[in-house]
Amino acid sequence: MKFTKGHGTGNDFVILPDPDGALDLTPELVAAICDRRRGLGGDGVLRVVHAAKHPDGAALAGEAEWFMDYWNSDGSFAEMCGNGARVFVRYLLETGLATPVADALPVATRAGLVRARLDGPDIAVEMRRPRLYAASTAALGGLTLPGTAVDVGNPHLVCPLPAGLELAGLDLTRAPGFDPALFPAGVNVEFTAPGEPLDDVDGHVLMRVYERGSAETLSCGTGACAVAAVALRESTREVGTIAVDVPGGRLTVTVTDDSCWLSGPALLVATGTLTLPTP
Ligand SMILES: N[C@@H](CCC[C@H](N)C(=O)O)C(=O)O
Repeated sequence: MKFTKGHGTGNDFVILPDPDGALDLTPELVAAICDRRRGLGGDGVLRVVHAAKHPDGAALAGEAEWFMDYWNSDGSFAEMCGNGARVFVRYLLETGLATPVADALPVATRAGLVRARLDGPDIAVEMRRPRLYAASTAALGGLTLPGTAVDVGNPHLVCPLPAGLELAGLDLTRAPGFDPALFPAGVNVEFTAPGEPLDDVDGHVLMRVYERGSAETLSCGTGACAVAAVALRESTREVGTIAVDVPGGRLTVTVTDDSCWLSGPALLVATGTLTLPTP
């Protein structure tokens, strides 16, 4: 089977073209492909399938030709992946499966339709406006850190670090604890600290993330959107642009009255033939 490897600010994906939805993709197979020693390695898998040919995409087939079938590296599904969507669109454009359009390119996802456009050398996707809906806490290394629950299509818990704690000092080799009653399907946990003031944006935040289903990653696009929405609320703004620095680079998030644009680099780095590993 042909594959392409790509990443957005270090959040890396194995892209599997499967236009007719013929591939029997199982959680075990996804986990084997994403294994960094025995497989190709990746934070997740992006299957490229005609929306009409996938049960989760069919309802949007009239609006988008392609469905992003996103899987986490442990073989679980997620509703949405912001960096994945940007890399998915890069793949569609570079392979000629879609052409750059003046208007935004629609892509079907489990969280509904997203729209993408070129942003200079980068790719930007428009997703739903993050919804801040509860106060909660994350448990990490004996600490209980207050945070805000945010829905970006998938669940997030954004925890600004108190003074005296440094992002670099956090041990994210283990999953942070969270309230399973508030997050029955698990949650992505972002830890943040203020960044230096920057020109041309309304705020600058540093972030590390522990992703549901993929452990610590170098970047999380939906996580950056959640972090930006919390940063805007803390500065008593409803809308604005926030630069979010992740270990893998910089994402720029613009929250508007009714949506959220996520922009940053999205690159394809390899293509090849995958001998499907036996789990
Ligand atoms: N890295 C992604 C988010 C992937 C899904 C997440 N792990 C979940 O289970 O919700 C992004 O860029 O948004």
